[in-house]
Amino acid sequence: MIRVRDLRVAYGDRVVAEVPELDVARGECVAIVGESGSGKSTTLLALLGLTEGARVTGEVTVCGVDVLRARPRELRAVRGAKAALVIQSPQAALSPTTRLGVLMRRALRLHGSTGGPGSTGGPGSTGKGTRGIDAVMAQACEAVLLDPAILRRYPHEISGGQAQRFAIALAIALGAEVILADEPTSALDVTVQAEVVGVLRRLREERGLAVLLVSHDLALVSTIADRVLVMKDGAVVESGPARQVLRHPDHPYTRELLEALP
Ligand SMILES: Nc1ncnc2c1ncn2[C@@H]1O[C@H](COP(=O)(O)OP(=O)(O)OP(=O)(O)O)[C@@H](O)[C@H]1O
Repeated sequence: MIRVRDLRVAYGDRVVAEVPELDVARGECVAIVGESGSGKSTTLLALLGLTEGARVTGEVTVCGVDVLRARPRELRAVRGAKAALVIQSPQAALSPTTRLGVLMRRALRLHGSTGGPGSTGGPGSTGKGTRGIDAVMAQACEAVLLDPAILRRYPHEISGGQAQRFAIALAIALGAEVILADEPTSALDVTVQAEVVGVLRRLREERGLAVLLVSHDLALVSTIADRVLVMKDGAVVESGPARQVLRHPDHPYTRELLEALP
């Protein structure tokens, strides 16, 4: 689902992220950890071609698309529909005067799933018209353990945890195969964090979603990641199976991060 080789992202003369190798298969969760400014988010954004103004070299393939050489049209098909970005506080990105259901319906239409006459039969389309779309939206909510009644609410009427699960539901409705999550639970309290992580874990097991998670929270990472990449000052200092990296870290920086855990 994700294959990265020799990725290098630079702003001017400064290299801010260098990742020799990163693979995420179907149903797998890989986490990138490291302190603030280590290049985690830059790496994630580069996978969607979203590092504006940066010089990006190497090979990046996401859902079969060669991201660094793709045409804008191909890139648009990957962003949002095939690979969904889940960010720290999605509420800020939601239009405050638009109900969640309207927002989801618009996203489905934008990505070619009108469900009605002339439908292009894109992801999420059932070919059953409006009722088909309604069913897709309701199922997506249920997949993230949200009551579909939430679709009638406005963004300010839902909690941070619900907003995060709604962002994931949106990805599911669009038929996403890959979830790129950037600190998805940092703005949430501990119990709600566990809910969101539980949803991600279930989706990757049941639907085979590939999850790339960026987090500074090693405790959280240990509950979901199969493999871990540790970044420091833009470079990968250690990588391997989560168990090994978190229990028997090789690099002093990883040990430091682990010792800083409460
Ligand atoms: N548009 C940009 N122009 C110049 N430098 C940038 C730009 N975006 C990021 N950087 C720099 O790249 C470095 C890595 O930033 P990045 O956001 O990837 O780190 P991070 O590990 O995700 O940290 P955080 O957890 O705080 O988001 C930082 O030093 C940052 O200042």
